Amino acid sequence: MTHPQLAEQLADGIRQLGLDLSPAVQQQLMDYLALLVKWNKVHNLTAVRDPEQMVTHHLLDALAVLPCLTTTQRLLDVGSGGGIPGLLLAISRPEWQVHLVDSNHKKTAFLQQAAIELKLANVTVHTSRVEALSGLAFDTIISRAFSELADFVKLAKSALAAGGRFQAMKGVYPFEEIAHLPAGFEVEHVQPLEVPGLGAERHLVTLKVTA
Ligand SMILES: C[S@@+](CC[C@H](N)C(=O)[O-])C[C@H]1O[C@@H](n2cnc3c(N)ncnc32)[C@H](O)[C@@H]1O
Repeated sequence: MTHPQLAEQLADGIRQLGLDLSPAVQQQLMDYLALLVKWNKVHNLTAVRDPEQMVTHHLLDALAVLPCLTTTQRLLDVGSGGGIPGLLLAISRPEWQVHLVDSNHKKTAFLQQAAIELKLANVTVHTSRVEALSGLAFDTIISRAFSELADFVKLAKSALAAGGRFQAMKGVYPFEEIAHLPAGFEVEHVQPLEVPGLGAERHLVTLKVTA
């Protein structure tokens, strides 16, 4: 696919998701895609190599959660890897403060460079294990492909502001993971998501702390 075809694929997907993203934001999303393709050749940020698949599996997959996010201010993406979903959410919502944490230096070098090249003033990158972050509080903590729900909430709990929510991006409805949640956490909602062109199940699990 050529660059204009990829841009059209992205724009189509954004329309199907019912999102209103300006041409400038859509251009930034395409610039992110170009950076991901370039860095992936050297740093193995994602097993997805085909740019057309990156649009569905990474860009649209991340954008699909936008209408369901509980945050209005401060969001943390745990195990952000190549910036999914955090960088894409930061591009789409410049008014939010988005923090990305990953323990892998190569991944955070990419995230830092992408934030600079895309001129994202609302992004902060942490090279750290999430459980070692201190002195920070977020109203939403999100993750994709990070861990089982139980580990996600246990490891990230200290970074959640009072009244905040965890949101975990999952494939099929995660019955077993929900059954294994530790005491003190509760599922508030499980939202099925339709990602244009993906042809696979997606769910966004929202959890809260009860004790
Ligand atoms: C499978 S990747 C997922 C990346 C991205 N969220 C995605 O969906 O493409 C998981 C990431 O979590 C990071 N990670 C693993 N344990 C971590 C921890 N305790 N704290 C922060 N990051 C961690 C890894 O370095 C890796 O980049």
